[in-house]
Amino acid sequence: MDVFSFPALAGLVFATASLLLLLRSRKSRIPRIGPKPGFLGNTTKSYFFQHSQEMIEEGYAKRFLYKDGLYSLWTTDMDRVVVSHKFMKDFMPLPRSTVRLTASRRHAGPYTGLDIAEESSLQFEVCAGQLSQSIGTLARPVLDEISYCMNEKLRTVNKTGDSYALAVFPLMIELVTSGVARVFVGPELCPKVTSDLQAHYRIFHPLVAPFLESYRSIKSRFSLARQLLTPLIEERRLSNDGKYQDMMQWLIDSAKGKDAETDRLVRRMLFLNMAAIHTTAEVSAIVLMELCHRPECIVMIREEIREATNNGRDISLASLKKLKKTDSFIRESHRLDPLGFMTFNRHLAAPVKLSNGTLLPGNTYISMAHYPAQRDPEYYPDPLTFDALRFYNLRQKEGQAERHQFTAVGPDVFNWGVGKFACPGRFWASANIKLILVELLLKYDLGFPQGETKPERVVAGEKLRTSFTQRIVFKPMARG
Ligand code: HEM
Repeated sequence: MDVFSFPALAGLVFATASLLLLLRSRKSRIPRIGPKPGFLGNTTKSYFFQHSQEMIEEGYAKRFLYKDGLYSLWTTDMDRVVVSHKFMKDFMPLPRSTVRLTASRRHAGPYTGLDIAEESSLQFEVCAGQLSQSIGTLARPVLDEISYCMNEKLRTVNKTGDSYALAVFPLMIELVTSGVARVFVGPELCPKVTSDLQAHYRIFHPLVAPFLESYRSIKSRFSLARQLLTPLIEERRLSNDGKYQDMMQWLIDSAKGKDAETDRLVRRMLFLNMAAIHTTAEVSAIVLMELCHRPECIVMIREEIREATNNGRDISLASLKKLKKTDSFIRESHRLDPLGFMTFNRHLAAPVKLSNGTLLPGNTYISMAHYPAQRDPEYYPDPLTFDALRFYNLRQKEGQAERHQFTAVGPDVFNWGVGKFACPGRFWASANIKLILVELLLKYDLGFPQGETKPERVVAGEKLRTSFTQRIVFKPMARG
């Protein structure tokens, strides 16, 4: 009874209020770039959406002034603390339950179903485990799928002279999809729902969503996915005789408790499609455009592929590993042209004390601005020059052969996120991009249509968008 007495209650309220004020004042001591958060939140019409690049570059330039590289930024979907890479080590000992994914917030989770990723780490475990261990087995069948898909595609396109002109990004979506996932839900839909919703303030999302074409479409695709996948899941559960080696089977095998419910498996599969397809397709499209921009590199990489794969006949983990110049080219392209400005987009479920003494309160959203760091001469000599063999040459040094690969993560490499929280699908993504290059470079000459060149990428909030319409000309080569 005592604990509910008035003085005790007043004391408790006072203590809680003081603690909250203390936490707030500590957080508010973090400097800010750009406007303060407004009451309603933010949309794609915001200052940030148009000026993200300059704001992030300003934050990076001031990193020595700003509390060792900490600043607040009001982004399209939330207010965040941008944390310099030197603090990444402070997060490494923390569990995933403290440093959480942000799918519900950043990818409109309740409307896209992507919040499933925050329920458990199943998607992480399956990608880091079974998928990464199966690259050798998957490589040949996936290349065959890519090849089939490309041939079918060309049958539907009019030839101009002896070549075909195709929009590269949609083509990459088709090739990646055909190879990886036997997809049931178009990967383009989740980002579409998110961006349609981001045009409105968050509090209006429940009202706006039912009227969005993209949301109605995703809902009907969800039910289609359920209809298609449910019998498959039931059947696989009954006959678990090891004959299937794919994501669906790995999810079924690894899921425990609630994760094993059919509906959750379907949603997890959709999250994986989203995480895998759009990203890999976009990076592949950027790499292909970079190659068209540098025809001398096409010759060099084609030569390497011919040699390493015995002209496409030996497709294995070992032959893919030999593609060191190709790997270096992909990594250099991704260093200068990443998919966005920030990575390690996480939500802190509990307070985290950084090594400089700053306390980030629980419920803080954080990010790491890797874009400016990857163009910093401190880490990359002559950083703005595209050096196709930058990483290949580094690997030639004594004891460095296994380092500097496209899939590397490390104290100053953040393309894939950070340390133990980094993308678990990166080994597959790297193999997939190389398989696409094997198919295209061994069979076609590539280039931009006459008079066209590599398009500029467009800043869209925290993302850098690639052209959806830029075409590449494919000219079939005589097979040698
Ligand atoms: C070039 C293509 C790709 C890029 C650039 C990329 C990038 C990333 C990044 C930066 C993260 C970390 C996000 C964060 O910490 O906030 C991430 C997470 C993730 N990626 Fe990838 N990714 C790619 C391809 C793939 C593929 C092919 C798969 C699966 C087959 C995949 C599965 C995942 C999953 C499951 C997560 C969430 C990890 C978790 O649960 O913590 N990704 N990806």
